[in-house]
Amino acid sequence: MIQAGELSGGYGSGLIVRGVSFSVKKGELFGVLGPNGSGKTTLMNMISGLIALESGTILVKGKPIQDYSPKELARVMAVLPQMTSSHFAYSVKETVSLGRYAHQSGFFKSWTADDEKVVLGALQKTGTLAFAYKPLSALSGGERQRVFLAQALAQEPEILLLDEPTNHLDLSFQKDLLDLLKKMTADGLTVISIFHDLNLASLYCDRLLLMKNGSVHTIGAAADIMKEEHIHDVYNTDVQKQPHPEVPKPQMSLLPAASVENSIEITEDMIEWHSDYISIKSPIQLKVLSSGVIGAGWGWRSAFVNRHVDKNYNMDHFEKEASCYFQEKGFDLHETVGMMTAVMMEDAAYKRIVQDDVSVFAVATAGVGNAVDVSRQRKSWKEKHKPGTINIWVFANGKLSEEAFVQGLMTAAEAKAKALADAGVMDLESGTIATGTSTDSILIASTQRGAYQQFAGSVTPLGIAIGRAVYESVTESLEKTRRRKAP
Ligand SMILES: Nc1ncnc2c1ncn2[C@@H]1O[C@H](COP(=O)(O)OP(=O)(O)OP(=O)(O)O)[C@@H](O)[C@H]1O
Repeated sequence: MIQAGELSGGYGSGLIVRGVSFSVKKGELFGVLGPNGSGKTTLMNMISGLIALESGTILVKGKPIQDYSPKELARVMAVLPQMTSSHFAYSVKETVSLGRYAHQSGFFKSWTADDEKVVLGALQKTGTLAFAYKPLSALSGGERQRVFLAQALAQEPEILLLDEPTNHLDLSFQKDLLDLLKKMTADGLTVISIFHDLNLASLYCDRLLLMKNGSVHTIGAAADIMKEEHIHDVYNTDVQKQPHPEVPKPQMSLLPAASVENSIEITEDMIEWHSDYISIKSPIQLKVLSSGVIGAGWGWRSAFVNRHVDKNYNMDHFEKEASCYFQEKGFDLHETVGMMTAVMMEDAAYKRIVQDDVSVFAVATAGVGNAVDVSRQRKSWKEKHKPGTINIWVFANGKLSEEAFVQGLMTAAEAKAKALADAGVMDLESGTIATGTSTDSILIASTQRGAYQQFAGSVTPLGIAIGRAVYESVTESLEKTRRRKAP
């Protein structure tokens, strides 16, 4: 639909855009990104024919842009207008109607039924129909932005050029506008749009052009552009990449300048003992990966609760019941990881291990009534089990990579399995040594302060500390339960 070859140009004698080449296919949503002053608007002005090219070519539907008359080009390409004081005199509908100019012919231009239909459709699509007869001066910035989009749509273009279309729009209208553009590109509209918001661009655009100093830095799909090194190189800012929680599009988080922070350790002094639960309240929020009944997955949490429940606890609506319980005890569910066990709280055991530049504090409750050898085939997971659960908390004082979190889970699981093997815990169904129970839960929580720990495999300092702290706390909890139950 558009092919740009070696575009160079600018204002007066200075070159702003240098040697930019790209092509945009029909129906693509193509995003242009880059820091302030990198030449995005200048490039768009060249594509729309507003600025003459110093050198290079722009083909619009295969024809050089300079071979189009202004009216011909306006029937193919629309540009989102910028607000000027002259707009204040018009009503919303009049403003949108200006978009029909390129479709009217003859000396005495007449307003047709088709013009009316297209204008009303554009007002409808952009949610501006409700204030069609209001003067533009009486609208908010976001409402005006939508009116200008309606004007561009009334032009019925094949190509739409947008300069930061979500500017001034609130969260819900940003989404509505981009959803609308996405739908229109699916119907064949081609959109080239400047974005400042990397995450929105990544979510919605088919391909992105990242500009630096008037030139192309990278062109490609979001996954090719949204790399920490590219963004750092172009914006000179540290960012961290994460997956979007629901769609496979990368997202970037800004990293605020680090402040000097004292290192903090979670220790046994912080455990609060109650007959029906134990808890730890951290003075800072910890980065956590957990499988708790409450607070599962990744999060920043400051409260950790392990609750004793009766061995006949009805598991049908356990999430709701557990939420009520933790709230009644004064825990904020957004800040809390909650686990449950039939083990008596007095059987909880803990161990602190310091290894090189990292320390780990593990807390475990180990009930093994439904111990399972994970390598054996089971008749049915629904079969009746005696209650039992091994709940493991691992607190690390260090700055852990996500890799270290995941390896830490693995190392902790190995340590748990070894503790069960050494204690001779059996899977009663298979008659073999058990590796865990069917309802075990775990969390790794890190202060994200102190020494950086990239790995937590079994021979790294963090892995050694996790392995030993988990092994010893599980072993001791098993022993405590065994002693208490011994006749
Ligand atoms: N009308 C103009 N006359 C002269 N120089 C200009 C003009 N408009 C922009 N420039 C210069 O061209 C360079 C690129 O500006 P441009 O507006 O294309 O950048 P941009 O990437 O769109 O920036 P922003 O993100 O801030 O909107 C800047 O250094 C700017 O000062």
